Order: sequence, then C-alpha cells, then structure tokens
Amino acid sequence: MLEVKDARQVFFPGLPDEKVALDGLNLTLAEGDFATVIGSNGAGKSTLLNAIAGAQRLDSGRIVINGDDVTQMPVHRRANHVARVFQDPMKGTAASMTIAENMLLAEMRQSKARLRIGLTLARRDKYREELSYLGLGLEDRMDTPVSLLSGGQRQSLSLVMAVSDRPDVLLLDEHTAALDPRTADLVLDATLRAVTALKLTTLMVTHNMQHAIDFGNRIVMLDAGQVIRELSGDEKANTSVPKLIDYFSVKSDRMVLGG
Ligand SMILES: Nc1ncnc2c1ncn2[C@@H]1O[C@H](COP(=O)(O)OP(=O)(O)OP(=O)(O)O)[C@@H](O)[C@H]1O
Repeated sequence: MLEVKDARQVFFPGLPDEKVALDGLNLTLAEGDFATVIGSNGAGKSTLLNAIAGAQRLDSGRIVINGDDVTQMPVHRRANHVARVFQDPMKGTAASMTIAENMLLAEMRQSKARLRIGLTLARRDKYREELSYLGLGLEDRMDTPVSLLSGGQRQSLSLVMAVSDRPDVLLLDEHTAALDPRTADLVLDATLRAVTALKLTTLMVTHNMQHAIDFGNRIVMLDAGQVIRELSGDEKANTSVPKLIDYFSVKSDRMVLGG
C-alpha cells in the first residue's frame, strides 16, 4: 500500500520564479493497484515520483509504504521498497556491463538481506528464467554488454531488473515514451504481465491518454501539484480520450475564472 499525505514541494521558495510542484497532494493506492498518472507539462508528475522514490525530499507531508513512514529514508535505503523505470533507456542500466552483471547489480541493490556477491550458476538460471518471460531472446545473450542492445531491449531489461525482487511500489516514469510504437507495445505488454503476475502496486506516468485508459485499474489526474480527479471501476471503463481532455479543460476554465 502506498500513501502520499499532504505532499508539498516548492522550488525556489520566495523568489520570483517560485514553483509549487506539489501543493498538498494526497493519494492512496491499495496493494496491487495499478494507477496510470496523467497531467499536463509541469503538473507535478515527475516530482511526485521523485518524492516517492526519495530522489527529492518533500518540504512537508509524508510518504508511507506498507505502513512504514519512509519520508526521511534516503534513496538508497528506499530501493528496498521502491523500484523505478525511467523514460531514458540509458538511465536504468550500466552500458559497459553485461546483462547478467546488470541483473546482479540490481539484485544487490534491492536485496532486503545481505547477499554474497557473485554470478553463481543458480543466479544465472534465475536471471535466464526472468529474461525468458520477455520473449525477446535476451536469456541467450546474458554475457552481451548492454551497450549492444536496442533501446527497447534495454528498457525491457530495466523492467525485469526493477521487478525481480518484487518491490512494494513500482514507478514507471513514461518508460515507453522514447521507444518506437511497436517496441513500446512490447515493453507495455511485458509491464502488464509483470505487474499482474506479481500483483505490484504501480504508478505509471504517461502522456498517452489511450494508454492511461487501457492500462491499470485507476486513472489519477494531476494538475498544479494536486490530484484533481481519480477514475476507477465503471467510470474508468466507460471513459474515453475526449472525456479525459474535457476534465482537464473544465479544471483550466475554473482556474482561469478563479473558481
Ligand atoms: N529541480 C527543479 N528545480 C526547479 N523547478 C522544478 C524542478 N523540478 C520541477 N520543477 C518545477 O516544478 C513543476 C512540476 O514539474 P514536474 O517535472 O514534476 O512536472 P511534470 O508533470 O512531470 O511535467 P512534464 O510532463 O513536463 O514532465 C514545474 O513547474 C517545474 O518547472
């Protein structure tokens, strides 16, 4: 379960270019919820993910994961709870290391217990099996340096690494935005399979409204650092891209009119 309580984050406070990125944002995801997060540029999506991952300390408010208050927990300790896949395929993996070495690194980082370092046969078997679920043949290229993989293969590897230790919360930060449509679909398929099989509590930021509708069980709409609307159940099932766009324009009209 993920709870974001009264999260507030202001950049350059008191200065002329002050930016209120999170304005008392509240959000609760139950265990296994898969929420897509949409909002216009500057709505606060990345700041929200940074706050949950610990990359950014909140000015005020709290982040609670499975009942543990992690607000003050540094990013490296939060890696036991939170996994993240970024938009840039170059960001989640180490280019000069092989696929297997990258997976070992991820395992060491996420592990809740102290692990013995080393690419044992047992580990290689486990990695091979995890990679095989992608259906990309990466399990036969475990000693290939990651620099030789395509963006889509690299992003798929990032996903496998992120979910391998079943994180309490999975953050997907526009993780298919930099891929061509066919590869994006492959990575999204793999995402859906992993999130469903492992029942992961997931937040997926996307600028693609159709993806926001097609994936997950909830849609979270952000505007000006707040959740302005959430859709789930029948409301989500019956929504459409024009309806989502309408919700945003209604909100902007209100803001313009000061309502
Ligand atoms: N490190 C920073 N320093 C200063 N201002 C920032 C910083 N990060 C974000 N902001 C500001 O905070 C606000 C929210 O930004 P954020 O990146 O969270 O929005 P977003 O919804 O992810 O936007 P986008 O869709 O463009 O990625 C914006 O006004 C942005 O300019």
